[in-house]
Amino acid sequence: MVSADILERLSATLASRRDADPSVSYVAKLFHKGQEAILKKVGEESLEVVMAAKDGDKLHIVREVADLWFHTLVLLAHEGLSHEDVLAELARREGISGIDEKASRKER
Ligand SMILES: N=c1c2ncn([C@@H]3O[C@H](COP(=O)(O)OP(=O)(O)OP(=O)(O)O)[C@@H](O)[C@H]3O)c2ncn1[C@@H]1O[C@H](COP(=O)(O)O)[C@@H](O)[C@H]1O
Repeated sequence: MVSADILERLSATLASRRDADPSVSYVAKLFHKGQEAILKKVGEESLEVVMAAKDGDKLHIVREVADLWFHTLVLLAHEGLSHEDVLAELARREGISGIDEKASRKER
């Protein structure tokens, strides 16, 4: 299994691109273009995820979701946020389910 450390490393790379040369770095170019350009990519990649899912090719779905995750990470970095803020929000939501997760895990 691939470690979730990739999110840490990618976040560090994204942060390092703030002052990088836009002519040699895709991320630096997006940061340089600004929020509108980043949002446009997030919108495009979302649509590509939908089309891949309809298509049903699993590898295609994974690749398009990776593109979407990547561009949302760029958006978070641009807004001064990171994957950790999202993970904290998901953790906060644990336990809002009507199903008793501990009991259902014991049953399995
Ligand atoms: N994970 C990614 C990643 N995923 C997708 N992309 C780029 O996202 C772009 C958008 O893909 P599209 O399919 O929309 O292709 P496109 O039409 O050429 O895109 P546009 O130029 O029109 O936006 C492509 O150029 C991909 O190369 C990525 N670019 C970079 N990363 C990571 O970011 C790091 C830093 O990248 P640089 O900033 O380029 O050094 C890399 O080491 C990677 O870890």
